[in-house]
Amino acid sequence: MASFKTPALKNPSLSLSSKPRLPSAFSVSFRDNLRFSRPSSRPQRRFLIITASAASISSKPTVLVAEKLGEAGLTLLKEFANVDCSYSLSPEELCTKISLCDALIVRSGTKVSREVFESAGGRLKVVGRAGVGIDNVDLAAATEHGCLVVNAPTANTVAAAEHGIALLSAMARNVAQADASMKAGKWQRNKYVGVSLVGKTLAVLGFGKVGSEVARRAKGLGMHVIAHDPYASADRARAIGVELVSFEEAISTADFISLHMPLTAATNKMLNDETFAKMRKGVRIVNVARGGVIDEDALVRALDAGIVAQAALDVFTEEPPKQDSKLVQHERVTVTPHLGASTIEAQEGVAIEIAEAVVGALKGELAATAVNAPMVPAEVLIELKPYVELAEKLGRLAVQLVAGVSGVKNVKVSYASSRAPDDLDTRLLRAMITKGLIEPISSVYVNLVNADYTAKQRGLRITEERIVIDGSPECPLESIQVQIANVESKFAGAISELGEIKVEGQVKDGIPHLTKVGSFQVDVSLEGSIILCRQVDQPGIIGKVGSILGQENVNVSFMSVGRIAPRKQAVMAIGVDDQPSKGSLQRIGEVPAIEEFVFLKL
Ligand SMILES: NC(=O)c1ccc[n+]([C@@H]2O[C@H](COP(=O)([O-])OP(=O)(O)OC[C@H]3O[C@@H](n4cnc5c(N)ncnc54)[C@H](O)[C@@H]3O)[C@@H](O)[C@H]2O)c1
Ligand SMILES: O=C(O)[C@H](O)COP(=O)(O)O
Repeated sequence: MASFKTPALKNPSLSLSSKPRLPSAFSVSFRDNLRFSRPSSRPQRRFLIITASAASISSKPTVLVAEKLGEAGLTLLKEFANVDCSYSLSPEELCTKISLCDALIVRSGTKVSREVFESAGGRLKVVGRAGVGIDNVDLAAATEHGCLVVNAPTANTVAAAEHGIALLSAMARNVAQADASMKAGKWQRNKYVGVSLVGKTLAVLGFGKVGSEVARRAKGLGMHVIAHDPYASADRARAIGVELVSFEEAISTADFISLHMPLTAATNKMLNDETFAKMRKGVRIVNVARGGVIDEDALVRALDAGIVAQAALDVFTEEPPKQDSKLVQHERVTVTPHLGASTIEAQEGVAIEIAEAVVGALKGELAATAVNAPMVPAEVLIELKPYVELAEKLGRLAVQLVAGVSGVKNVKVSYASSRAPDDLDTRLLRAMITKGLIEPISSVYVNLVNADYTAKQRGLRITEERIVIDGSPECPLESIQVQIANVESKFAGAISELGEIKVEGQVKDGIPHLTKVGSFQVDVSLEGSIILCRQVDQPGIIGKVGSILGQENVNVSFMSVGRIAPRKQAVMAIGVDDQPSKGSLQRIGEVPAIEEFVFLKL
């Protein structure tokens, strides 16, 4: 029978009386029938050897490192776990191995798909993404399988920004093309005349960690830097001399565009035929974010049409891209194989950041960089479940009502409840409102673990207020109200008497409902999506809007009109199961009495 050394006792000075301080979940079971490698006369210097049958109670967790990780991180991991470094596994091999692992560490090259979680048989406790983007991890599946996902969001920021600047400069001066030409035996000085950066306008799209570092560096190169990020703070931009502008202004005035937003449903193919057509002829584009934010076929068309003079790309929709990819092969495109985070320094930093996060998570500690898995006692979760859903949806609705580039900074949440303040734990609700406010606009995944940290990092201040009402304490909450101060709204009807965006909701028969928008009472269940219309109250409007939606087979789940007084201003809330086409929304907007409308995704 094979025997295993428990590495926790690798230090020969350890004796049975000096047990290693392992966390309880992984502590060694010291049993009488264990065999030792040295005679029992010298117990103080014994190595512990356990038999294969006892190996099932082995103390150390197993961490599978599926992509190359810096040595410093591996060292940290090895102090705590058995580490299996198996690079370049096929998806099938990964699925086979995973059932023997407690943690998995990957970079962007490994798809951690639903099949991986299904194959884990419940053993996998944490997935560590050694980097920022977690678009290669199926988070929904991770959460469903109770697996925590953590990332390393800060250690590669500078490396990515430096690579962005390297691509910007190399592209402007044709470095890669000229290098290839010389290596082919040519000397083409006239062909590779470049363009200067100084005095040119650079539009940074996505003014987060990497985007702001790129902006800072581009200012140092004498560029005029503008940025578009619907959720960035204008103060932070001003502090480094960058003006926040609208998307349209950014793309139409820039000589250079550098992309730094996460890949989300909203940013997918954000640069496409329509947006290329609005750009200055001869614009140059750098992408070190994610390939998917550009429609790559449209970029080839824009290059061929001369709209885009050059592009420099580190990331691709499919990685690696096909060898005959028109984009990669294009003469005026400079490419690198996703090297943004690949500096010695960044990889060491990322390795330490992720190793600490994974070890902490295996110890059961709350991880600041956790991206999923709320940790709440089951009984609290059951009671609060519908309110949790309500909280997240109110956050989502409120943030989608914000217009402009000023950024959401101050959010006030009011809970109306008949319970004593200390008898209602609002941490989970606050976390879910934060999740609703941040997730639609960011690559950050918010849960109970990281909500406050994430809000703080983004300069988002959430204050809570308890309104004690009469009623049965059986019901934890009567209503939740979310107010966003100091912002403009894309739907004036959502602005309260105090000038803040206001939405309020209740749980009715277990289902979250939107019950107030601005000063208007409505009642629409928060399922599917919602169209809000502000109109002059008069007969026939409900019918007109209903028939526009009906003609397109869009199912209306709820419709409710709240008005100040008959024939005065009213807000109509329409719950729809399906997304109406742009054309239908336009037709709704054209109904004469309708003054404004907005479509909100839940
Ligand atoms: N090439 C690489 O190796 C490499 C290295 C690091 C990061 N990245 C990628 O760069 C991107 C940015 O990383 P980060 O660390 O700066 O993330 P971050 O979360 O700090 O910043 C992203 C910013 O994008 C903004 N944003 C969201 N939606 C937007 C929209 N529709 N338009 C404009 N801005 C929008 C967010 O508000 C946020 O400020 C991510 O996609 C990340 O995966 C790539
Ligand atoms: O999102 C990231 O952190 C970067 O894209 C880096 O990815 P990598 O770890 O595969 O280099």
